[in-house]
Amino acid sequence: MVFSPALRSPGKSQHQALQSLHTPEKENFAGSWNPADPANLANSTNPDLGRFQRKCAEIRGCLYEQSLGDRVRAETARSQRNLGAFAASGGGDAPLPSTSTQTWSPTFVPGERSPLQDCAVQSPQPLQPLQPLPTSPERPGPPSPAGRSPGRSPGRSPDYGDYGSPKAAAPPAPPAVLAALAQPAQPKRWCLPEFEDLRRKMQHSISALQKSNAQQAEMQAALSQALQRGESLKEEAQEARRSKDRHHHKWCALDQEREALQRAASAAQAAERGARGAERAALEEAAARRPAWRRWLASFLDVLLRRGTQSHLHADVSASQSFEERQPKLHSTLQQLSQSERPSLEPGLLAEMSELYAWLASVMGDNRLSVTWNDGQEVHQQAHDDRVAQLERKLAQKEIAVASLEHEKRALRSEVRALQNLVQELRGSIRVFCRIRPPKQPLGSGGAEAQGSRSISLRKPAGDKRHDFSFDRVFSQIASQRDLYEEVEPLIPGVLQGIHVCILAYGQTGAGKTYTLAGDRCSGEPGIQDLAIADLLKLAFNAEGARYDVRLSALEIYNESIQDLLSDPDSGRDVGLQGPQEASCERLEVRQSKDKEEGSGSWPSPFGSMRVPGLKSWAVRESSDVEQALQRIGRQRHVASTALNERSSRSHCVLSLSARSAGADEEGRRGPGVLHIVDLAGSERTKVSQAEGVQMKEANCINRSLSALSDVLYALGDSSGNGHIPFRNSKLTYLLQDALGGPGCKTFLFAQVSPDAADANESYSTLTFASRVAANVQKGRLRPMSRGSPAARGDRPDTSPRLRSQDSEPSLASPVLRARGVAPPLPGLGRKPSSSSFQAHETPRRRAEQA
Ligand SMILES: Nc1ncnc2c1ncn2[C@@H]1O[C@H](COP(=O)(O)OP(=O)(O)OP(=O)(O)O)[C@@H](O)[C@H]1O
Repeated sequence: MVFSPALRSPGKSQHQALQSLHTPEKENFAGSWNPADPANLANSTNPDLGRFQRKCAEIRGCLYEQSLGDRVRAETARSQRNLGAFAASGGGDAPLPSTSTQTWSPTFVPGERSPLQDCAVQSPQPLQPLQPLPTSPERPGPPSPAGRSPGRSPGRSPDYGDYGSPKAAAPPAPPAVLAALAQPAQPKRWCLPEFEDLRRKMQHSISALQKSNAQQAEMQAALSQALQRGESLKEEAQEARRSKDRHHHKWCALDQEREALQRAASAAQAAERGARGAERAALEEAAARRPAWRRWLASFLDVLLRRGTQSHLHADVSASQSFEERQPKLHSTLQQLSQSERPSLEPGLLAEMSELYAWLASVMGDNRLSVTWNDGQEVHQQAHDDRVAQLERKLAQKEIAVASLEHEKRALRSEVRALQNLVQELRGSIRVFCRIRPPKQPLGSGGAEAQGSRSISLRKPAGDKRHDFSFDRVFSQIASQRDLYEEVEPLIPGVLQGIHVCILAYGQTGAGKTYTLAGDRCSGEPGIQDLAIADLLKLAFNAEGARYDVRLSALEIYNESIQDLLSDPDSGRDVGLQGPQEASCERLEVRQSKDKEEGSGSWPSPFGSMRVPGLKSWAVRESSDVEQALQRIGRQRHVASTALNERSSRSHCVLSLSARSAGADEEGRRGPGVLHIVDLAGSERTKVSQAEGVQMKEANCINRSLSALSDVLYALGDSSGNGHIPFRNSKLTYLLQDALGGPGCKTFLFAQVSPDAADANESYSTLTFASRVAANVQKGRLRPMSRGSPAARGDRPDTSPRLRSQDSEPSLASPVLRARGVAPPLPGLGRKPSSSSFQAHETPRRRAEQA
């Protein structure tokens, strides 16, 4: 029988190996699991552990048999020694049987017949009987069928020494066992195949056990964490329970307190009800004892008492003052009560008031009733003060509201102005209207006729075809002056903001130009000029905030010479400065403005970049000032009677009203806004007007200058911007070039026509001219700077105050334009005329002609 050296050494190493094998398991299940206990084996839920248990049982059996083998070998050696001694003593020569051929049965138990006994039978001498194995802790006996050795306590395996004891000291770690089991070399030669197989199984079991140990360690760790968590949860639950108990106690206390309060409130209500009931009963009793009106007085006194106790000022009437002194106040109190309290005061009771007073005085005088009165005077004073304070508060609120509304109104007004300017700007720089004057003779076939508000048709006599013209607006013969002014009115406030507005009346002689602009003084019909000036003055001098200086100047261009219409006709002797003139009429020149010529403090020229040295201007503030100026203008203007017009204007009249803010200093001032009102002389055919001599010359000058005006307006309306603008072709266009073509200027052209068929040819030429201007004007934006303009031609840079101010400041509508995505007016759009100037022609004196 051959054993593995490791396992063959019966003592310490195998025992330690066993201990190390079982120690982790023992440690993991300390106190709760005994591997030797079949019940534990059966109850174990770990299949690896079960397998391990079974293997361990097998190993235990093997080790037991190994120990038996050791003992057998010892017995064999002793028998051999006995046989040797026997042979040496001559007992025989028979050879000893080889022990290597013997087989070892693991099921060998004491008491059975052993192979050694068989060997002993073959030997000549009987073998020594086999000694029974001592039972000791180091050398365990064979396992009993129940797995326990006799004499040991249940649950403790006799085969494993300390294995079954959970309190045994920890044996060496499993690697020692593995090292001991892994000694390979020699076993192959003499190890039993079953043992080898057993060893492999044992190694497999050990590794499974290690794996299981690791899993169980993890489970143990998780279990310990779960236990800790459970502990903490348990503590939290206990804390919550304690908190709940505390809240419950608090709630119970509050509930008790609430119940107590409810009881107190109900008791107070009951007491109040009782008191009220007693009071009502007393009143009812008192009322039952008195007549009806006295019943009412009782309730009145009740109310009075209640009110008196609520006031902070009291006076005991019965003690300190006589009741008669209080009668008027009592009366007023009764009146108030009759309006507010129920039952209402009956008229009959009021009539019996004196009787009431007397009764009340007697009651109070007998000290049967003591009433506490408010001090009426102080109460009234206080009420009065309260009322005054309340009214003052209301007044302050109203004033604030009014101020804010006024501020809003100003903002809205400025916005409206900006929008009006925007509308005007979008409508175009030049707006052309047509007005038909009333017929001089009954209308026949032919002539001009309004077709709606924007069209006019003209049919020449003798079956000529109908000509249609369109304008911004057409005013029929029944249109009033106000209707015309409505078109101009929105731009009048813009004059105070610095824009230039030019109103032109164009048409044949006698078509109503002067009537449209100046009105009819005989009939008291105001013209556009009167209405515009009146509005401008109102805005300039009645408006809150800024104050303005307004000046009026007027000139006429008669036969291409400029004359001041506001000069004093009698004292006009300041001739030396102005050059040649006729009598009081000064002959003036048009020059280009220069900075050095415009000294500080001088009034800027109303013509922007152009100026007329010596032209007088009147400061106007009221309509009477204007009236005086207009009368002088009317007296001095060239007028003559022609075949077509009894009072025909023989010159172009330019009336200019300039307005500038008075508050700003010289640096802060911008150029004045100007309103030009230009009454053009009427175009006429000399053949029709039968002009001769001077009138012929006048008519030629008029027609030439009107033709020049037409050329300028056509050129300004040229959309290509390539045309030359012939401002210099006439004094009128040269003087008004800024008003006609300057940036931001607004021009209104009223084309006056006669409805008469006899004037159809003149009307046709007027309408053709006006419609051409209207058609050529670029609507919706400012005119671009044409190449023909002085600025585009690269003439001397314009330094006029107006153009400078407009270059440096955006136009009035610019913010609004920007807000609406419209490009603001281009800066530097002003015309820059050359430095040349016209010399006014010498003309015969008008006054002599008038005379
Ligand atoms: N719309 C009108 N309503 C009433 N009367 C008018 C109207 N238009 C013109 N008249 C009258 O016609 C006459 C001629 O008018 P007005 O002098 O204004 O013409 P004009 O165009 O200025 O002529 P000229 O160019 O010769 O000065 C005047 O008596 C005037 O009262």
